[in-house]
Amino acid sequence: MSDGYVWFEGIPFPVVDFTPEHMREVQENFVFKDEDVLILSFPKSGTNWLIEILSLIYSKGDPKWIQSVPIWERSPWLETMYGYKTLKDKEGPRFMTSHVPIHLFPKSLFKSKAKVIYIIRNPRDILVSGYFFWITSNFVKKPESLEQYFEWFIQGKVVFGSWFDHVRGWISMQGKENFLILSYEELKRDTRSAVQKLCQFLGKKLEPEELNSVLQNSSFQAMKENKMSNYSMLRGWLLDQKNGSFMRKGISGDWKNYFTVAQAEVFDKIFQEKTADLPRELFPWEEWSNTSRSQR
Ligand SMILES: Nc1ncnc2c1ncn2[C@@H]1O[C@H](COP(=O)(O)O)[C@@H](OP(=O)(O)O)[C@H]1O
Ligand SMILES: CCc1ccc(OS(=O)(=O)O)cc1
Repeated sequence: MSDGYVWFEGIPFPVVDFTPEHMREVQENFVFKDEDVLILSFPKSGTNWLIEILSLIYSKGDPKWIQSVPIWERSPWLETMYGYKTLKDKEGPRFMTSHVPIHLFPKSLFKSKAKVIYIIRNPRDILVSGYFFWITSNFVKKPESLEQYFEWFIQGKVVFGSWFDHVRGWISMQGKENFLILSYEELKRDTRSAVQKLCQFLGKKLEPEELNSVLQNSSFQAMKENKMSNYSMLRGWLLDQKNGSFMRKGISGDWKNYFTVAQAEVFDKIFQEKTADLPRELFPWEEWSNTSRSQR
């Protein structure tokens, strides 16, 4: 009987559109091409915001594509059966998205020049965002309370496993020419500069009015109102009919409204222990925002 996850190599995956056999097939047989663009993240890091921005950069700010094609078709989720089928034989440059940890990822990526963007976010905000999303979705185990989800998260017993392991794994690619790390927080703080950085990485040049259109059409409000991007089409199937919204708040630091002082302290301790040997610039939110509730 399912315990609310599909398990593959000790990592929990969603129960819809995933099987261990399929995961193995993707890992062993998916072939990356040099012209591919891959978005990687731990779930709830701002993945879909980045997909929207990339869609707009490639259409030079023209919103036609984002307003007519669902976001999951523009950048399919590689590890799902649907995404894999869509991507496998697709001609030309492909966009794709994945949450898979590095050690389970298709090996062909590491021999290709595909452009890879890893979006990282304060895990405290990921935890809160995930809690509110999973309680209104029907494809992963639902937590009964934020307290319970907090425990699952720090133990790595959530979809795609431990945030700490995910980050540690993927940032080992840092320094490679085809690998960019972008934080949700820098995207939020100065979206224009972050989009310019993305354009440079992707080798794309936008005219000023095209850039303005990218910014306007990928704003939180624009995405919330775009039914091709706000996941409202999946209500009644993968998501509850009425409750919850994929486009929830779209802010940094919301965790402060939910963590108790004790939880904030526990999280700080674990964060420091588990990231002590990693470069601090990977975690800009730690400096920018009065990270710890207890220090405020
Ligand atoms: N245009 C945008 N601007 C800011 N945040 C956005 C955004 N689009 C999506 N998000 C936020 O990104 C999170 C979802 O991430 P993902 O796409 O990886 O699942 C949600 O966070 P919150 O739940 O904190 O609001 C969502 O609101
Ligand atoms: C309902 C399908 C869906 C939508 C958004 C998701 O977000 S994330 O990819 O996990 O960040 C996941 C599944």
